[in-house]
Amino acid sequence: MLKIEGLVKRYGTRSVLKGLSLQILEGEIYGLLGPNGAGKTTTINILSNLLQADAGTIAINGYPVSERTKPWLGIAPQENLVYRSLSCGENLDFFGRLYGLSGTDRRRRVQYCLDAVGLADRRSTPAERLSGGMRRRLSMAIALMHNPKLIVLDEPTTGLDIEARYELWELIRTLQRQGMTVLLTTHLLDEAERLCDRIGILKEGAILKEGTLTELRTCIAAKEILTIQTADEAAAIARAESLGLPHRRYGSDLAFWLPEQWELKEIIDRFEGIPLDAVARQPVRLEHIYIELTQQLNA
Ligand SMILES: Nc1ncnc2c1ncn2[C@@H]1O[C@H](COP(=O)(O)OP(=O)(O)OP(=O)(O)O)[C@@H](O)[C@H]1O
Repeated sequence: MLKIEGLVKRYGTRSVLKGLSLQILEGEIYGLLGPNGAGKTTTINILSNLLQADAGTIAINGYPVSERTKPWLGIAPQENLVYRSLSCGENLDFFGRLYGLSGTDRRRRVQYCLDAVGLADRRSTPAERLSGGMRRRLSMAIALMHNPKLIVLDEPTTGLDIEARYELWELIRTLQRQGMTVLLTTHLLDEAERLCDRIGILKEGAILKEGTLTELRTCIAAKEILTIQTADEAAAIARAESLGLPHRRYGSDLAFWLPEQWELKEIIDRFEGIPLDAVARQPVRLEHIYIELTQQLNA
């Protein structure tokens, strides 16, 4: 559906994208992850023709980004593109005109898009009176107005509370069920983990790693992560080293990589003599993979 190859972008002498390549398959939700300044928005701006790349190619359905591919792409940018004083219906109608939809098509699409994002009862409400979550949904409705095949969502849930976030995730899944391909950027690792079929981790302008969560898990030689609270961390680390368990810090948590699933009793036996206040096992999460990959590069 979307193929980006060798994308390079410089601002002055500074290279922001350094040969970015990725591929998004039809019908999937693809999450582009990366720290602040990694180049996510720059990539989206090139995709939407707002910026010119210095090198590389982007193709949608095999065609280079151009007027021909414009109808296939809908973009909900980070800064909502809504006109605050216009109602939801008027905003959609306005963007429908920009896309050259006829009066009949516009009326049909306005109703369809309001229904799709759950804003049918807000048709006449000015955008400035919507909650943050509703405004994001209106922004998505705008991106859907011309019935694209691929929708790009730049940080769709940033700044939203958890309820609004759940609603948006459900909306994105519904769009996928209806056949939409989705590219989203996010800083939220749990969002990517729950929502995305495949994930690309961007760092300093290139993809470090790409794949399903299961594929990405193979980057870490651990079956589970063991977190331990103890008054004697040095002793726990020394014991883990003697057992061949790598240790990591996730925030202030002390954690060890388990090569296989250990029962609680096995853990307690192996750490015998060390005062354990709390022990928790958890599956390898995107957070662990992301930290490992991005820190390896810093090393
Ligand atoms: N117009 C510009 N002129 C110069 N530098 C820019 C311009 N736009 C972006 N940059 C720089 O390019 C880098 C990549 O920016 P970009 O917005 O693409 O990153 P991002 O991954 O989307 O970050 P964030 O997660 O914070 O949105 C940043 O260091 C940014 O400061």
